Amino acid sequence: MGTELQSGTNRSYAIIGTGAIGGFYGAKLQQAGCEVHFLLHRDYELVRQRGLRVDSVWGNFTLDSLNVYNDVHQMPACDVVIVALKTTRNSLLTSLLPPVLKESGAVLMLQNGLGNEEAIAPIVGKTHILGGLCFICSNKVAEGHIHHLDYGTITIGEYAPDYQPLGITATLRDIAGDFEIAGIPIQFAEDLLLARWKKLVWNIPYNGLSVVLNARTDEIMGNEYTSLLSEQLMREVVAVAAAYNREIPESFIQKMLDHTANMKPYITSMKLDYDQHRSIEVESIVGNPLQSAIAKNIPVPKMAMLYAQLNFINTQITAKSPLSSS
Ligand SMILES: NC(=O)C1=CN([C@@H]2O[C@H](COP(=O)(O)OP(=O)(O)OC[C@H]3O[C@@H](n4cnc5c(N)ncnc54)[C@H](OP(=O)(O)O)[C@@H]3O)[C@@H](O)[C@H]2O)C=CC1
Ligand SMILES: CC(C)(CO)C(=O)C(=O)O
Repeated sequence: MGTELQSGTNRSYAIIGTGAIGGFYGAKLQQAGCEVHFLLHRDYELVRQRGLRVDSVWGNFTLDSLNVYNDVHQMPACDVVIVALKTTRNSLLTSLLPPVLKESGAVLMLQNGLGNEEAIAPIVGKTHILGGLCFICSNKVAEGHIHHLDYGTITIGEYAPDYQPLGITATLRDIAGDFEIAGIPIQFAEDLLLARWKKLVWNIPYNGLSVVLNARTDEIMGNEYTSLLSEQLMREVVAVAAAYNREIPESFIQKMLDHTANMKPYITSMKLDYDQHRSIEVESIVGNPLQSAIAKNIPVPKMAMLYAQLNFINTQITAKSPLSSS
């Protein structure tokens, strides 16, 4: 592992991907007094002039004065780099990460799916790599405007090669401390891979089916066939996780089904991308788990069919709107 992270509470943060997740958590960190540097994309000019607006169930606020950039080479190297791009953009990280990351720094991947940490390991060398699972409903509703609708907890774990569990490390505690000062609830994952598989128990059925069925979560759960399909997909995910020695109890499936049946009607982040003709996170959320199943000869017919359908849809989005993945 790399050298120790900057001590104390004066760590600097770079946000790569100032959208629903990066914009919200980055703004909360800045509001709490952390030094934060935001990489913007299409709304760089607007945010530079008017600031970043956050409408949140935790309280609305606008950051009028913030460090914004549209080029990583203008950004200072930071102690912690938060990656909150859609995973469809992760190929950009080869060029985006090195300029903004201190040698003794850490990268926190706030993204859904599987394999995101492993993919950046060759880029960041011995730097600490952390994964974060966001349990939040947040949308970027307009340029420079984030709407945080519900929840907000992040589960964080540290990555080691082959996803060996590392327990709760000093780096995790340091970064969690900053988030907690910012009012962001943090849970520790002693085993990042287990945490990722548990999140996929929800994301594979609901993100995937929301696009294929063109439906909200309440609509999926309100139909006996599609609620059963969700459960069957969850069972497949649990079976693949078990093949990697990650045990997810049977009770977890029922908990996720009950939770979803009882939650407010929700449009998943994949469905929002689909509705806006942006490429969808099919590889990280369904493709990589499917490859994991194939590697261990675990039969996952429902997941394979879901992947084929999403891959088809994604290919069509990209063909009709070539800028969807720029
Ligand atoms: N939103 C949610 O509630 C949840 C999201 N997640 C996960 O979090 C991750 C991030 O999702 P989310 O925040 O919703 O996504 P968003 O699309 O809201 O944010 C992604 C941001 O990345 C920016 N971006 C795109 N390309 C570039 C580039 N070349 N350089 C710099 N910035 C760029 C986009 O800017 P622009 O718009 O200008 O292109 C956008 O602001 C995903 O993996 C998602 O699955 C997990 C749980 C919940
Ligand atoms: C589970 C959820 C809703 C975040 O809490 C999500 O990951 C998503 O919409 O992609």
